[in-house]
Amino acid sequence: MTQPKTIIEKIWENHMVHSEPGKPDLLYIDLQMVHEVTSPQAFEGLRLSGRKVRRPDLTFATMDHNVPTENRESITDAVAKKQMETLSNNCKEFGIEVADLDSPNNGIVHIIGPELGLTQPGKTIVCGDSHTSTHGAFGALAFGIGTSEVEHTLATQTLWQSKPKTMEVRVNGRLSKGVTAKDIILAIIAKYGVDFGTGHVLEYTGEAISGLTMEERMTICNMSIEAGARAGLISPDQVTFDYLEGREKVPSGEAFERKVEEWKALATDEGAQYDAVVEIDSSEIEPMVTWGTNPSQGVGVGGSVPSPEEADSSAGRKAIEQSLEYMDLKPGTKMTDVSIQHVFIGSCTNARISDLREAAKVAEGRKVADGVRAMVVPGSQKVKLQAEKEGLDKIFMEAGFDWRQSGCSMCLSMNPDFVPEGERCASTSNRNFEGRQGKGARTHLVSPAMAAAAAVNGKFVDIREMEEATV
Ligand SMILES: CC(C)[C@@](O)(CC(=O)O)C(=O)O
Ligand code: SF4
Repeated sequence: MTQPKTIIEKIWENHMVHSEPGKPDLLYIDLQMVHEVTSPQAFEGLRLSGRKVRRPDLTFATMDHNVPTENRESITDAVAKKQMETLSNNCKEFGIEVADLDSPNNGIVHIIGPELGLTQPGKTIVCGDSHTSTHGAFGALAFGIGTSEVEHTLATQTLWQSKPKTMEVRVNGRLSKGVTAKDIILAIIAKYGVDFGTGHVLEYTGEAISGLTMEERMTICNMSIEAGARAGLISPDQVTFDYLEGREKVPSGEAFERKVEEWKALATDEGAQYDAVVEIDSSEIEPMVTWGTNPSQGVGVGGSVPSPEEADSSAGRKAIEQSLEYMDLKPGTKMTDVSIQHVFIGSCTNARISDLREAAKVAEGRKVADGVRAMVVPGSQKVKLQAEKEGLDKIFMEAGFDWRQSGCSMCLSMNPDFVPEGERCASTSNRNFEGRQGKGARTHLVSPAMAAAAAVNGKFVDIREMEEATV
């Protein structure tokens, strides 16, 4: 009887090209996703060493960080224009498929991989982007890499990696009304901190996780990096296979059935041991709002801004003081007394069709509050099209939201969408670092429902009291 194994061990072993005691292993990489920000130097490195891309068919590119979310036809920003032209030229020169601005497949890299079915269980997937962990929702081992590793993977389709430890993150029980996948991951990081996953690949398990849709699982895996983890994944199941069936890059018919049998064998074995285990009970999770400048500085919407005195170390006290100063918040302020001037519904964390439906349910028949600028940015052109088919764009526009083209947008200020200095934004993205959404911008990370509720109230509200809140 072979030793029971976790999915992480199974994928690692299936991809081991070379291994020597005391050295990193050489892993085979099944898919590299590429975007315009972290790829120019890698392609330049290939050119200088006279190398080709070893497997262009296992490489897929998109443009997302710099793209404007309106008037895409005329890009005014010279840097953005250059980044995108460079990616187009590199993809042409090296024979790589690219979803450029004219492509119906264009969108944020971690939205289109799953959407196209490029992301599949058991694959090793890399991208020059720390939110590559998103793809782990499908039971893939997906992680962010640096520019030199992007180049190494392009040239050899392999990567040297030191074997990570494994950690089970068990989410017990069932979610209560108004609590979403975004609240689960924000609550886990608030409870265990931004570095509890360091050196580990996380596997999310438990009744609450297996009850989630694929989009909700992607929201959770997306933020594994904000817990310090190398990657985060969920064992594939029927929900996974149903999502993938019929997608453009997924085999069909008998080949699909054979794949499903392969994928079923990947799930973590009964009795497999992890190096570490943490857990959270769903009943302790509330709709979350961050008050600080890292994703762990969050609290239930029924709570208040903490005092530095609540920290159990001087470093902790200092961290809270610094965050409160940047965020201009006073200890003891109720989260429902915090008003906002901007709302951003978007990013690779929460801009899939289910996220937009969740937000539209709250926005329908209501109006964006005076003094609030609210924006909805679909994660891909396909999501935008689907939302328009369902009339979600009309709901948002009638409520006074801006309805935009897809892109990373206000998640980070690398394009025309940013938050002015000193102003607050309820944001469905994954990072609330100082200056992330613009110089002096104050970011509060929330779920799409909470963001829409903040837009129509001009401040955070306890969405559990809204009849639209779903269980
Ligand atoms: C900065 C940008 C390229 C990035 O996508 C990079 C990353 O996630 O590694 C981000 O969201 O911080
Ligand atoms: S949406 Fe934000 S977090 Fe995601 S890849 Fe783009 S910039 Fe990075």
